Amino acid sequence: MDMTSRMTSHFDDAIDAFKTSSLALSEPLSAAVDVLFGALANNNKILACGNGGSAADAQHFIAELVGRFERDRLPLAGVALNTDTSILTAVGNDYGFDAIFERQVTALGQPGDILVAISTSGNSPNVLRSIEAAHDREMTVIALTGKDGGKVNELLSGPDIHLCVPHGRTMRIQEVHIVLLHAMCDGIDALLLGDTL
Ligand SMILES: O=C(CO)[C@@H](O)[C@H](O)[C@H](O)[C@H](O)COP(=O)(O)O
Ligand SMILES: [Zn+2]
Repeated sequence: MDMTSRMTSHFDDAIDAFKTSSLALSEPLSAAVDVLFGALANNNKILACGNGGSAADAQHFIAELVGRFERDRLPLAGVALNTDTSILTAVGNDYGFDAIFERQVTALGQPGDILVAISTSGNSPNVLRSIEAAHDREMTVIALTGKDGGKVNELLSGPDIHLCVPHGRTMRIQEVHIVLLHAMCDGIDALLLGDTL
């Protein structure tokens, strides 16, 4: 395959991933917007975490809540748990890397808060432990995963929402995840400000 064809195949594969995700996830994504909006309207907050590209996604999402998305509005309460290098190095060094998110959820989480847990494999131990800590804090979890959802499947229950991208490649899953996160920002703004753009 020549390089141009290889590049074109990325667009083609991404289009397929978006189409299958649209069919599988539009309904649970709408439910996720309701859960997020309900928490924020009740003065609860959103915590988000992930590793690598998903860490970037978590902080991107929280920046759009605390700052703004497309329209001016009041700041919304959220914290990305993968951004504070002092916490990450201290907790990682003293308690282990698998505890870096769990410890912060335990410190910050209150009943009614939401954890947005992002893992393309659904198997990262630090993300799995953050979900367990969220449940201990009576928080609802919105999990963004891919592939077969991994071990996240075994942890979610009750009002939790699982947005599992039906694709096998990490990069494609991440590309859909950012659409899911932007769509959530748009949905929250539509409920807050009306549905005009
Ligand atoms: O962005 C990428 C690959 O596209 C990587 O940085 C990737 O996020 C890292 O390998 C993560 O550690 C993968 O973790 P996870 O998505 O399986 O939880
Ligand atoms: Zn990536």
